[in-house]
Amino acid sequence: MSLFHDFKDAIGSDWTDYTEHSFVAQLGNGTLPLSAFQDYLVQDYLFLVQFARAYALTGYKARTIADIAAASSGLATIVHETELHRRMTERWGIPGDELEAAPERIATVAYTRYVLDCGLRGDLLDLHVALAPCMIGYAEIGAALEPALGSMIEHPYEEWISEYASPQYQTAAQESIQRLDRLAGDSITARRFEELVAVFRSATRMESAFWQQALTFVPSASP
Ligand SMILES: Cc1ncc(CO)c(N)n1
Repeated sequence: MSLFHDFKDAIGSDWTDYTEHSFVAQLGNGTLPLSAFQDYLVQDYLFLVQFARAYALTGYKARTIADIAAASSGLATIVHETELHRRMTERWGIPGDELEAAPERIATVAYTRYVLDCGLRGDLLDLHVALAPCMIGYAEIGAALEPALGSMIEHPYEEWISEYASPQYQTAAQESIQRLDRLAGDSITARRFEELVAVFRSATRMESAFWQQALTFVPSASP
């Protein structure tokens, strides 16, 4: 077992509320309204800008070259991910400057600044625990949704699902799982474990809130 699996067990249905959220189910079966997906993807771009800062912070919090190298590859994964967002929003006619200038909605601000604060006040392990639901959860979701691509001729969300199901993304997530164990060392106290579970649970619940934000989004009426 890994620390990641211990965290997952510890938070019970909070994990599946995130990975099997109705947004995810609709994304998988292709019924998600495009307007909800578009709202999500714009917010997710803004999310990734802040997440890139959080990965940069892992470099600052590192004490070894190995951890600095890991920060650098984590950052590269995020930057690569933003290319998907750029490509898709461009296709929808949203120019880059409009994307950058889009207002951050509440769940976006809450989640990203929470993660940054975990990193600022804690150590590298706290920060990686706050980041874990993100990369590892999306890899789990990508792998779970991938079979749906074979069952539909033209899946509307193929590009998104393929990105997170890709071997590169799956490998990055496996590395995150191993990194948590390496950073925790041979043993952590029960008290420290509970502290980390609290961070993992909060971040996971904010992932669910992020899906929910897009589902409850009501497009403003055109002027
Ligand atoms: C909200 C959110 N969580 C995780 C990921 C994966 O990087 C993402 N792009 N967006």
